[in-house]
Amino acid sequence: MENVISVQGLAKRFARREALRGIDFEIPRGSVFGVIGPNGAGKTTAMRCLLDIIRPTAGTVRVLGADPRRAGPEIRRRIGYLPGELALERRITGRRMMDHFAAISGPVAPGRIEELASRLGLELDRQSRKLSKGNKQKLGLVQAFMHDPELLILDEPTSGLDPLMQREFLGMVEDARGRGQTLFLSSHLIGEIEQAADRVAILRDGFIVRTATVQELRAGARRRLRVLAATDPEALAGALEPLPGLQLLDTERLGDGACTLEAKFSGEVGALLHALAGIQVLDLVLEEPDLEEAVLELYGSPPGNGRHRAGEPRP
Ligand SMILES: Nc1ncnc2c1ncn2[C@@H]1O[C@H](COP(=O)(O)OP(=O)(O)OP(=O)(O)O)[C@@H](O)[C@H]1O
Repeated sequence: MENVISVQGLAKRFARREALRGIDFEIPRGSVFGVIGPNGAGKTTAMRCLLDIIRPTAGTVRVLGADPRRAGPEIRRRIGYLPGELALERRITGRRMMDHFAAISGPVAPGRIEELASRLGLELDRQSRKLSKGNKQKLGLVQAFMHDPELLILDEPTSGLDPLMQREFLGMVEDARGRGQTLFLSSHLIGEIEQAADRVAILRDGFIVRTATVQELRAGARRRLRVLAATDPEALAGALEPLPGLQLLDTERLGDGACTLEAKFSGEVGALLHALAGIQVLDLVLEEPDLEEAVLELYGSPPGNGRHRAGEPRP
């Protein structure tokens, strides 16, 4: 499938700070790609390099088949961009501002601005200085989506939106994907984009530590396990402890020959059931994986598919 974005070895150094240390990723046409990372990880820097707002120190970047440094302004019409902080002229209304953006990035279909504004519950006739943080964000979203661009690059799109509007935004992403548009989103929290993104890159300190589908992240995430069994704690722990991905937390002997066991488990469910085959299990709870926790653990892990080479010091 054609890649709308293709990035190899992208590095960006600001005076004393290496914001990106050589990252690789590809975004196929019609897909939704999310980049997750803590403050300062390099998300905004990566997006700005794609848009030629800043120039990479090293690496190759292709956006819509072109090198952004040479593409010229016409490529910007094919892209919708929501910056982390939208610079708004304070005294003019949202409607005038959208007309101004439409003149730059248009054409915009008649009624499209109003349709998006009403979907997000945004008043277009208020001066931007009177808008709340969430409403400014909505204005930014309208200007990014209004010309139905082939590619949407959205820096923390759900920031400042209440849960209802976050859901509305996810609907807009779904509609855009349905029309074959490609989306590149960033967030601090996997929970904000896990429903929207096909694939997610986890960025930490300028490196991609992992790229995976949300399902893959979920499959590798630790889940809390509780077992109630008609046996003694030693027998139950002895059956489960050798399981790959099992971390024993606690066992408790109950009266009448039963016991409970608590553990964290990130292994295969089939292997768990197999290990329990010889045990008289009275009850078993395997909770939904905590994706947020899995991502937080990855923030602390060494780079997985960055440009790190054996023998080089880790950041
Ligand atoms: N213009 C700049 N000059 C100097 N340093 C910069 C500049 N822009 C970004 N940085 C630094 O590069 C690093 C990456 O910043 P970036 O804004 O890309 O991170 P981010 O992942 O988007 O963070 P956040 O979630 O806080 O927005 C940070 O340490 C930041 O201070």
